[in-house]
Amino acid sequence: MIEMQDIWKTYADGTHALRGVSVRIDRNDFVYLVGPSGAGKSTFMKLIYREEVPTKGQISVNGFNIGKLKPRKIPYVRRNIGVIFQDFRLLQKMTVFENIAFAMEVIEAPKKLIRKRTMEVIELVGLKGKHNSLPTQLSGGEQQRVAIARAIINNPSVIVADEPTGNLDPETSWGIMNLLEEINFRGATIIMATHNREIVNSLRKRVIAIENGEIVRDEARGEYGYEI
Ligand SMILES: Nc1ncnc2c1ncn2[C@@H]1O[C@H](COP(=O)(O)OP(=O)(O)OP(=O)(O)O)[C@@H](O)[C@H]1O
Repeated sequence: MIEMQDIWKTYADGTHALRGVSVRIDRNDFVYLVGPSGAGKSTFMKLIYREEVPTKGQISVNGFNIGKLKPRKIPYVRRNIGVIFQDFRLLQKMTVFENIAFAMEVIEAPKKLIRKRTMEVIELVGLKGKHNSLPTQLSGGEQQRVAIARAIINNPSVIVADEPTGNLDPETSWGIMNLLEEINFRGATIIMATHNREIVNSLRKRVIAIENGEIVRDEARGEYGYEI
């Protein structure tokens, strides 16, 4: 469960990215975060995976007060959160297998388990047979599948996805959405920032709209609600 109580985020240059956000996201929710460019969506997500800390207010993820986390506890909490970006962020000189396995190596899992689990998630994301490919040998959709496999390999309870279909064509985007739905079905909470009206209006989920750093709408099975 994720809970924000009166969260404010002011960046060093004085920009108020979030202004008094309070929200509760339950286990296994699927949330679309919508709103104009610069509204504060990425900041909202960065606070969840602790890339940023709030200027004011409390945020808890799975019972941890993550704004006030002791540095030695950060890796432990992060392990429980998978992050997916618009631009994939794969290591270009590593194979598909290595990119994915890396996330388990950093937590020092046993080699045999790493191999087994890596092959398992490669199959789950639909990339069977591609484990020795380099990112440059893959399509955008395939690269995003690698990024998703990397995000889920340690079985996180929360997946944060910042415009995961932003660089993909419509058909490929639907494939990625099916995969995120499957991951949600298997128990993960998903928070996805998106500008994709068609996806939001077709695959109905909870919609949280942020404008100018504030939540202006929060609806179960909501609509995208913007013209562009
Ligand atoms: N590191 C930073 N330093 C200063 N200002 C920042 C920083 N990061 C973001 N901002 C500002 O905070 C506000 C919110 O940005 P944020 O990236 O959260 O918006 P967003 O809703 O994700 O936008 P987009 O849809 O374009 O990705 C914007 O005004 C942005 O310029």
